Amino acid sequence: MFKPEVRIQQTELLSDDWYTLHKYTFALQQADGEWCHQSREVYDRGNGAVILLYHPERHTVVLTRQFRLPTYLNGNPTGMLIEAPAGLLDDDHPEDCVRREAEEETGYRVHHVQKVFEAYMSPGSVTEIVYFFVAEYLDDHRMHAGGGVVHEQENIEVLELPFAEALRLMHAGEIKDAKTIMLLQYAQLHGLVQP
Ligand SMILES: Nc1nc2c(ncn2[C@@H]2O[C@H](COP(=O)(O)OP(=O)(O)O[C@H]3O[C@H](CO)[C@@H](O)[C@H](O)[C@@H]3O)[C@@H](O)[C@H]2O)c(=O)[nH]1
Ligand SMILES: [Mg+2]
Repeated sequence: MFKPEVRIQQTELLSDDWYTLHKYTFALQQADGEWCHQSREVYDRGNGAVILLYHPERHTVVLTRQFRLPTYLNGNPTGMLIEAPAGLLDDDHPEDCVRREAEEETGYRVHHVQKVFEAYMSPGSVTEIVYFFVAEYLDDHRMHAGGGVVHEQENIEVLELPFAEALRLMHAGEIKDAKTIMLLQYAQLHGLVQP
């Protein structure tokens, strides 16, 4: 398979207010040996991790609901989005991150977590890789009500739904978050939970 030669020629910082947005100017060698010059803006907010919590006997899943401004600005009238618990790694190992986020956001302390895949979620402009996990949850794994970190104004609602209802919401377009759809489809494909 062709492996292009890349030469980064210039890196310009456009914003570093929260995470970083850079503009890269670079040369890319084509398969015919010719060089083509391009520039691309790249947003780097680190990597993330997400987890689907499923109940092996009750056939339910635990999801979150929270306000997401970018969706409000692009076609989501309430801005509220249903998502599997997730967060940014903040230099943590993906598995440590996903345990922390699951507990902060839903109150469930998970025991065995299984990594299922990893994926670039928006490869044309965002560097982020998201690590995907699944884990069983049981009622006595619940430490508190969840809701996220108060000083970060997370204000997260916790939803425990029958798996069949989560699939229905996905097909109806009411679950519209890519990482969540990927995990629900993984669970269905591998028979983790009965719909
Ligand atoms: N002040 C400020 N806070 C921000 C900004 N951007 C994010 N935050 C805050 O930073 C915290 C990040 O929370 P996490 O739980 O670590 O991340 P997440 O936003 O849930 O990210 C997850 O979902 C994303 C969207 O699907 C994924 O991109 C990401 O990888 C991860 O899975 C949240 O409190 C969020 O409001 C910003 O520009 N300014
Ligand atoms: Mg989060």
